[in-house]
Amino acid sequence: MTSLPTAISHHAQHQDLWPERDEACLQLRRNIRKQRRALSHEFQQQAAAQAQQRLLQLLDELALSGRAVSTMSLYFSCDGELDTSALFTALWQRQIQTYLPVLHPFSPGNLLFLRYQADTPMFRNRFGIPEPRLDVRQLLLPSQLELLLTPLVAFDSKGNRIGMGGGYYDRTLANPQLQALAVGYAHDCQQVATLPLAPWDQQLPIIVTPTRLLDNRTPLLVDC
Ligand SMILES: Nc1nc2c(c(=O)[nH]1)N(C=O)[C@@H](CNc1ccc(C(=O)N[C@@H](CCC(=O)O)C(=O)O)cc1)CN2
Ligand SMILES: Nc1ncnc2c1ncn2[C@@H]1O[C@H](COP(=O)(O)OP(=O)(O)OP(=O)(O)O)[C@@H](O)[C@H]1O
Repeated sequence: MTSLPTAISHHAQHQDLWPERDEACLQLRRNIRKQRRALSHEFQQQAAAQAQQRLLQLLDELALSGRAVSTMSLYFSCDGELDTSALFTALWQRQIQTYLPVLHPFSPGNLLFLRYQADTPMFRNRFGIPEPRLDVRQLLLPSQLELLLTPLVAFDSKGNRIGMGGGYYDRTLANPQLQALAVGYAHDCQQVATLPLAPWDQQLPIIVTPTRLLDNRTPLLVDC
């Protein structure tokens, strides 16, 4: 039997691993999305109120340490995601400008961030999620975003995440222009012990749930 050159056999071995990861991801997504969709309206309302309190507390702490947030992006909740609807109003009361992700019209897999106010004209994207109508005057550069509230399907204690599968937030988080503090926002039931991770998956320094704030920020180096 002739053996393959090492480089090729490694490559083949690598490729064989991807379908397994994809399958594990699909099952995990299906399972967790089903669980969060099954949460009652009352549970969702209480969870949203608790998570909101934690997030506002984080914003207070950032302001106290001289890193006040004035521009942040959220998501328009769907599919049983932790509800953000009351959060918009609370942020507007604090003079924080809110933005929403919009599927890029001609760069597949990428997001744009558009200003969202109470009277912003909205329409549903191809996934059925409401987004602000495309209007360049409402566009924000990724470098101007101070906090990126990140939706997710599953997360682990180290801040790893997997999303709905489009790679949209992975690409956003990998953008070297992005300066924003990335904060995951999810139900406690979305936490898992281990995730089928891919090399492009991005970690979140902070994850807020209704009961906890997971903080994996690297400590600032202090002058000795
Ligand atoms: N609220 C919210 N908005 C968001 C996201 C999110 O996770 N949550 N996204 C985060 O990335 C982006 C949208 N990403 C999405 C990716 C896949 C599917 C989805 O439902 N896929 C179908 C199958 C594919 C299809 O219909 O073409 C499915 O899973 O059933 C939805 C949104 C931008 N906006
Ligand atoms: N930084 C990147 N550059 C190019 N392609 C990427 C990048 N990140 C992810 N992708 C591609 O996006 C696809 C979907 O990735 P994945 O299944 O990890 O999405 P996800 O994390 O669940 O979705 P999302 O980030 O939208 O919530 C993959 O096929 C991957 O190749």
